[in-house]
Amino acid sequence: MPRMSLAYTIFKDIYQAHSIVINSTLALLLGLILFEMGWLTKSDYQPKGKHCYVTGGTQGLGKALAESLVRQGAHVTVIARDVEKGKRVEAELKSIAQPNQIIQFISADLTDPQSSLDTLNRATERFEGKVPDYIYLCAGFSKPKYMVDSSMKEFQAGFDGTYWVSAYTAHAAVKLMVTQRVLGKIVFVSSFLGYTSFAGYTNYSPGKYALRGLADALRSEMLLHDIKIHIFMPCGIAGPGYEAENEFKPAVTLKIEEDDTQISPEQCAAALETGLRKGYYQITDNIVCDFARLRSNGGVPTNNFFADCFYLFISSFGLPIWRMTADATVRKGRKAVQEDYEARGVYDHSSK
Ligand SMILES: NC(=O)C1=CN([C@@H]2O[C@H](COP(=O)(O)OP(=O)(O)OC[C@H]3O[C@@H](n4cnc5c(N)ncnc54)[C@H](OP(=O)(O)O)[C@@H]3O)[C@@H](O)[C@H]2O)C=CC1
Ligand SMILES: CCCCCCCCCCCCCCCC(=O)[C@@H](N)CO
Repeated sequence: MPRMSLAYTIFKDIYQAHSIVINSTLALLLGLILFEMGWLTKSDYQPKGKHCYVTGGTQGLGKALAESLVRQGAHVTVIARDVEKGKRVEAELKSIAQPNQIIQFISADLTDPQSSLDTLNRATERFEGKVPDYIYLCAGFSKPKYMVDSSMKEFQAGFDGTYWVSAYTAHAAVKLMVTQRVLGKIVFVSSFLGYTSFAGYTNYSPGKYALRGLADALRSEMLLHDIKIHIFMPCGIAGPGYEAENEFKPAVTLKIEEDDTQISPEQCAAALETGLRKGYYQITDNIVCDFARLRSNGGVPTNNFFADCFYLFISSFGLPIWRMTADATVRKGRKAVQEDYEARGVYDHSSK
């Protein structure tokens, strides 16, 4: 008997004896693959006709997102401090909206708890008091600086501008959503620097990490009410915010970031909405952020089980290697920083 047909006979015997087990395993595997590819799950992300509340919606990521939401037929409320810029953006958004869409700008400093609460309540006025369906917390602050060069006030402003700027609004929104029984969504915006960090970000990363802690706890808690929590962890966004922070950015910080390719606010907003459509909890906008996500995520829901297992394997080598190079970059920066501190009289020579 030729070899092939011997193998075939053996396989046939095994298959016939265990067909139920083999068939159901194959069916399960196929189902799992289809599920992972999103073919069996219907997306519940649908901005059309929804009231979307976008903090930091007057520039960068927030503005690009607000534009996309208006184009999809959503009612959009945009929050930021600068009134002039806000009015300008409101007019721009109205110009691309249909007459039936409500577009409004509210000026507020969201690092203040009362102001965060009042602003959310004000936004509901044209919606018969109903809380916005989707809350996007894009407002943020970044002014990279070495800790030694920061005043206590600046240090605190960093945390306020990254954590409280979103946390107060989340608190107010969750209370309204639960009491009004609105099955809404809250989307936090952290950063690659909310997974890992390096020199220059002592006033930024703590707040961005804290947002992840808040989102992790809240995601779990909101399962009670069918309210969906998401967190976006983008890499560099080439907008006005990034340009402004680069003016102050320490040379070492800039050098480490050379490995990152910034994307436009529009591309970044598109990546966020793609993640929301897929129902991902932690949304990233490139593979480097995925590597960081898988090394730091505390077992929260994964995005694509098979791909995630593979990326975790790769990043188990990749991320520690990157960290060694980043540390080497910092060490190389020692001399210049120490000379600068000497020149600026930072060192207290009297203390020997
Ligand atoms: N740019 C980047 O490379 C990256 C940014 N991120 C994060 O993504 C988000 C968007 O970034 P980006 O597009 O650069 O944003 P920008 O810095 O360009 O814009 C920030 C927006 O938030 C508003 N804002 C800031 N502080 C407050 C406040 N206290 N109260 C109310 N509104 C406020 C600003 O308006 P106004 O000043 O008028 O208040 C502006 O509309 C931020 O959370 C940022 O930390 C994450 C990764 C990379
Ligand atoms: C195998 C692993 C390779 C890893 C390569 C990593 C490259 C460094 C990426 C640094 C990106 C920082 C982006 C966030 C910026 C940000 O949040 C601030 N600009 C905020 O304003």
